[in-house]
Amino acid sequence: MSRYQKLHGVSFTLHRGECACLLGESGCGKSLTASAIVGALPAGASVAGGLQIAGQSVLNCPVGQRSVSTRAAMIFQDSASALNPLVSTGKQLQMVLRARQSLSRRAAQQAAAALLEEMGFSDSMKVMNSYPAELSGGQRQRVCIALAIASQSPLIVADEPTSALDVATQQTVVAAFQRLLQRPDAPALLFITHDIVLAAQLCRQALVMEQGCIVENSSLKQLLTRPQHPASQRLVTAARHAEQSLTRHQRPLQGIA
Ligand SMILES: Nc1ncnc2c1ncn2[C@@H]1O[C@H](COP(=O)(O)OP(=O)(O)OP(=O)(O)O)[C@@H](O)[C@H]1O
Repeated sequence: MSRYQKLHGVSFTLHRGECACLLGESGCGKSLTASAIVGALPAGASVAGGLQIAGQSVLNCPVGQRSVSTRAAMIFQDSASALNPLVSTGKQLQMVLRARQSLSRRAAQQAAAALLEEMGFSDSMKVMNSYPAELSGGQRQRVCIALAIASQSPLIVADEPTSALDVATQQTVVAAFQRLLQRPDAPALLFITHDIVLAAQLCRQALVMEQGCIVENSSLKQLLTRPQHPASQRLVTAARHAEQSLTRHQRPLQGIA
């Protein structure tokens, strides 16, 4: 990474059970923010200021050196490379569950199946016996959410987790995130996306970035109705245009009875 400052003025608080979306144009610094939070910054990069997870300072602490209670789980756009291709999804889930809780093999298997059912799989045993390549992108992403729950991390950072999926499949993944947020032990969720419509289904809080800086931190409702910053206004206007185009096509096309 160059020695120039890529992020500045990035400040927000997120509590367990809450979801904030991080929006902004391409290259504004969303993924870099995610990397700083989870402790996976590019070599040579560092963060100044304060970064607390579960009340403990983890500033510039790489993920491997963090205590389990301050580790943030990351969910990526590319679910295929996030999972071990050589291990069945059931085994991957059981390994994480047993690393966090002292569970017998049988109890871990039951807990893994229960988590998969919670994520919307009707045939959890079939999914447990499958390898990642045997699942669709949407199914893999729901397995990743189950893994994040199993890790008991207080914070999940999801970086464009739905952008590689078709619109219908996106909804199954959003439903899985909704169920995650309803859990009594729900973590905080930072949802990075370009899609305000999806964000509106999940998040109450909206953070808008521009050129490495959070320029608006408001409720999503306020963002949609009264965006304050020009960057926010551009995002909302673009989303409204897309919405209007869709509505226009609901009418019969001219000249066609
Ligand atoms: N490893 C790196 N080394 C140097 N610069 C980097 C590195 N990673 C990101 N950057 C730079 O930091 C800035 C923010 O990039 P980032 O990937 O965080 O943007 P983004 O908002 O996530 O974009 P997108 O929505 O397209 O994914 C960009 O100028 C990018 O070139």
